[in-house]
Amino acid sequence: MQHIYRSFNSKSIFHSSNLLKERLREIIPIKQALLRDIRKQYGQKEICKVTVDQAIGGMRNVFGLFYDISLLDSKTGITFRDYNIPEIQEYLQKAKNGNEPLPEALFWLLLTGDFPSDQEFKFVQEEWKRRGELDQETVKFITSLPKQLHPMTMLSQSVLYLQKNSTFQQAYESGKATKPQYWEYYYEDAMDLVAKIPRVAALIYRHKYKNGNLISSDNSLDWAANYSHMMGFDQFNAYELFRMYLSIHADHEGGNVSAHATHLVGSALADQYLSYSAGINGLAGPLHGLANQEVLKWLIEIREKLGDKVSNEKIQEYVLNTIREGRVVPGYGHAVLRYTDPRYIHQKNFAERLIKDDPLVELVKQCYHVIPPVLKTIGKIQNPWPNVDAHSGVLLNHYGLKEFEYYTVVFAVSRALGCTANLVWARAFGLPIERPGSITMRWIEEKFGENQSVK
Ligand SMILES: CC(=O)SCCNC(=O)CCNC(=O)[C@H](O)C(C)(C)COP(=O)(O)OP(=O)(O)OC[C@H]1O[C@@H](n2cnc3c(N)ncnc32)[C@H](O)[C@@H]1OP(=O)(O)O
Ligand SMILES: O=C([O-])CC(=O)C(=O)O
Repeated sequence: MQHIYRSFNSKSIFHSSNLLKERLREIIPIKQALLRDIRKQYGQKEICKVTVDQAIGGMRNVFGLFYDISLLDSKTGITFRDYNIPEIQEYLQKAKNGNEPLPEALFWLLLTGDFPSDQEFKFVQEEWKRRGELDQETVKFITSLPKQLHPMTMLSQSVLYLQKNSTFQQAYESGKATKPQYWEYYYEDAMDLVAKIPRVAALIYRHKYKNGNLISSDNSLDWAANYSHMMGFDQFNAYELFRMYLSIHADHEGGNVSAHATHLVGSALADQYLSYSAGINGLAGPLHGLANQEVLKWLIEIREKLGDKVSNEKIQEYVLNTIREGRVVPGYGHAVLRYTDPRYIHQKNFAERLIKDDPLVELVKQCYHVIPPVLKTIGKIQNPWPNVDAHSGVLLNHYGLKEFEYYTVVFAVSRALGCTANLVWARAFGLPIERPGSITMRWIEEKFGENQSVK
């Protein structure tokens, strides 16, 4: 049975102009039937019990979401359609002389469960180039945004502005869209949104930090390298960083705040733009994606306060002080993971391979040895190990992206891949509006107290 989940490798050669949509047309009825079977066979099985503590405590370990494109294991980390990060690095297409997976290939994998052939990979790449340009009104909208806004606020607003292009919204409003076709509109919107998002993000960067000195796209480059180019970073290794970063941050199963927010909003049949914008807003929280800007800020603060050759003891003291001040140590801990995040390890390997003598990279390495033992002494912290955000900022900083307020935008560009791919499947599966129940203190007391009146 395993092969059904991992791969649909019986490829036919399509001469259609839309290889990916054709592939989905092939797979969707098979997966729909599989889901029907699963519901028939296992629909009444219990997954887990929910305690009062879990309902109040952010639903940790409550398995109440169905999300088919990626899965998180607390020990081994993320798998995209059952493939872990070393596997996607090995099997997905890479740039010439490059080592990192290309996001175009990852998107195909997320949507179909297959590794793309070179022809399929090329199809996605060409489609994104074809769909990637922004119209003049959109450019004007973005370059007129007040510069004092946080770049994540600018990104969310820009995505909402792009909603004018939603094929789903237009078809639904005009009464043309029928339920079996919903996924096709979501697919079209996903392809448009993902194609355009690096241009939107690069415009925000150049508008906010570079006096509106915009750089046009270079369509000879792949999607990630072109984003790096439009930001103004044109070294090959900066391209490799963007390829790697945009692949490994793409998805983290369904329960994280950005994926869940997108999925939830989409369940009301809000289109891809409205839904992903909600995901961006969640990602902008400091306990989620904003932690990558917070990490760099915190590391720079350490160097400013303690100098550049800081001892392990001083770092330990700094960590304890951060906690005493009621702050979190950014980049450490996780709601699900209980070991070092494999995305951290992947970035660490990248740095060891390509970066020499960068004091901030060295400090991250030193923190990896020093911080977990200190966090273990706090007692209440479930996971003392670093997460993805502990490493990403110093890499972006190394290749010239110094404006750490912007870092979460790069994360959001990557997360567009997972959030939009999932919504295509949510519509293909015909998933209903999400509406869990909620309870009050009085409800709990009445149900479990001596006078049990709630049944
Ligand atoms: C891409 C990502 O989103 S990865 C996560 C990025 N976020 C960060 O790096 C911020 C720092 N880390 C944290 O705040 C947390 O570890 C989270 C939000 C990631 C996970 O939160 P939880 O699942 O609630 O963690 P956990 O169950 O271990 O929390 C127990 C207690 O330890 C605290 N704690 C957890 N991690 C840390 C940390 N890094 N520094 C200080 N305190 C921490 C929590 O705040 C909580 O305290 P409280 O009981 O007084 O409220
Ligand atoms: O899984 C989570 O809760 C947070 C996270 O690491 C991510 O979304 O990438």
